[in-house]
Amino acid sequence: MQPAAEARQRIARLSAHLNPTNSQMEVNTMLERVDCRAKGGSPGFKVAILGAAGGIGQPLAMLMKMNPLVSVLHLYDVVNCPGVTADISHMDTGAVVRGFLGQQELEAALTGMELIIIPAGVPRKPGMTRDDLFNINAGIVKTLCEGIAKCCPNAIVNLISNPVNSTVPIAAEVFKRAGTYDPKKLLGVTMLDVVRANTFVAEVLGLDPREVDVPVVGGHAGATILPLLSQVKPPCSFTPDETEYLTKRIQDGGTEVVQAKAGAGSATLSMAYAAVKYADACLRGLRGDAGVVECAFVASQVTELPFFATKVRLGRTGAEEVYQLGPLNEYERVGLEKAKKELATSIQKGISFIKK
Ligand SMILES: NC(=O)C1=CN([C@@H]2O[C@H](COP(=O)(O)OP(=O)(O)OC[C@H]3O[C@@H](n4cnc5c(N)ncnc54)[C@H](O)[C@@H]3O)[C@@H](O)[C@H]2O)C=CC1
Ligand SMILES: O=C([O-])CC(=O)C(=O)O
Repeated sequence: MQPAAEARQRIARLSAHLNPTNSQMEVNTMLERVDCRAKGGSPGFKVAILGAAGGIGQPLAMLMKMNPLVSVLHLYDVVNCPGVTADISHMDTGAVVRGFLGQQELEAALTGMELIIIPAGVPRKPGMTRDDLFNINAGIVKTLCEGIAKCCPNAIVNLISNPVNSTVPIAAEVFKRAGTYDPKKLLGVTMLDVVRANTFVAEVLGLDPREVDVPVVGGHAGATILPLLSQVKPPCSFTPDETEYLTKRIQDGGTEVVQAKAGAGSATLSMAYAAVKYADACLRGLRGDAGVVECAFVASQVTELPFFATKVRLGRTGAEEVYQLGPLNEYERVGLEKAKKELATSIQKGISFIKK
């Protein structure tokens, strides 16, 4: 018997042992993986990038094509997607790449996907805040999330488009309206704040950034970005000047890049790196790896706000555990109050955009 046919039979026999509430979905996913492998694709997950031809999207697509956990990679954009897809598809890695161009191909891009990464939308120019992007990006995120609710309601969503503090509440409202909202599956990507914090703290400590772990909580804009320098691993201490310098530099990291690019956009390469680091953690969680913990902006009961970024444990169903803040020092307690005030407004703005 052909290996694929045999694998199909084995999965059919296994289905009797699966959790009855999930069984059909799990069997279908397994069967799709077998078919993909039979066609020459690698075993792994199906991932779509929406906004794949952009500054973040292109290097993100390249890095996801290199990720051994990805079997199928769908690239969607409203412009330039065929070129990016042809280019990426020549890489001799396992993932099968397909391109989708324009709204009429959105449903095909999304159907069957298990992880959706969204870097679609306009970036900042010098002098702008992330909130200045709201008017354009809110509508883009709404449309894309309506497609997700319809075509792949069980997928994990990694939302990158700014302002994240408002786009995540927008996505939640769209999914609620569609009756598909699962708070564990909607993750605002704040990984770049952690990546920057690890880098800048390592510089001050004279360490390799790969050895440093800085929790960054709150949200993803200015004062809402709150690095918890009292909880850095390996344990260390900072002078008040160092704390002030590091906190400001981490909070203003995005603006530092926007100014250096002088009108040509915002962080793309470090963001693609951070997005892949985060997506890889999500896929390891989906695979069932234990102890996968990263920060993200999620539905939360850690504070009185409905969304907040903290460390979360990623598992087979998404953000399975949202961790508490842990002990804060006085500097961080003051920062937290400031962050919460700004966050409350941004979250409400996102919710009102859908409820209006
Ligand atoms: N969460 C984070 O840490 C970060 C978020 N960002 C945000 O990511 C977003 C993208 O940034 P860049 O890639 O630099 O911008 P970009 O302008 O280079 O690329 C955006 C892409 O989105 C596409 N797009 C626009 N409307 C779309 C739609 N309706 N459907 C699908 N694709 C659509 C565009 O055609 C373009 O290819 C911005 O909102 C930016 O502020 C950027 C850096 C860090
Ligand atoms: O600053 C921006 O506009 C892009 C962004 O979110 C970041 O680099 O953190």
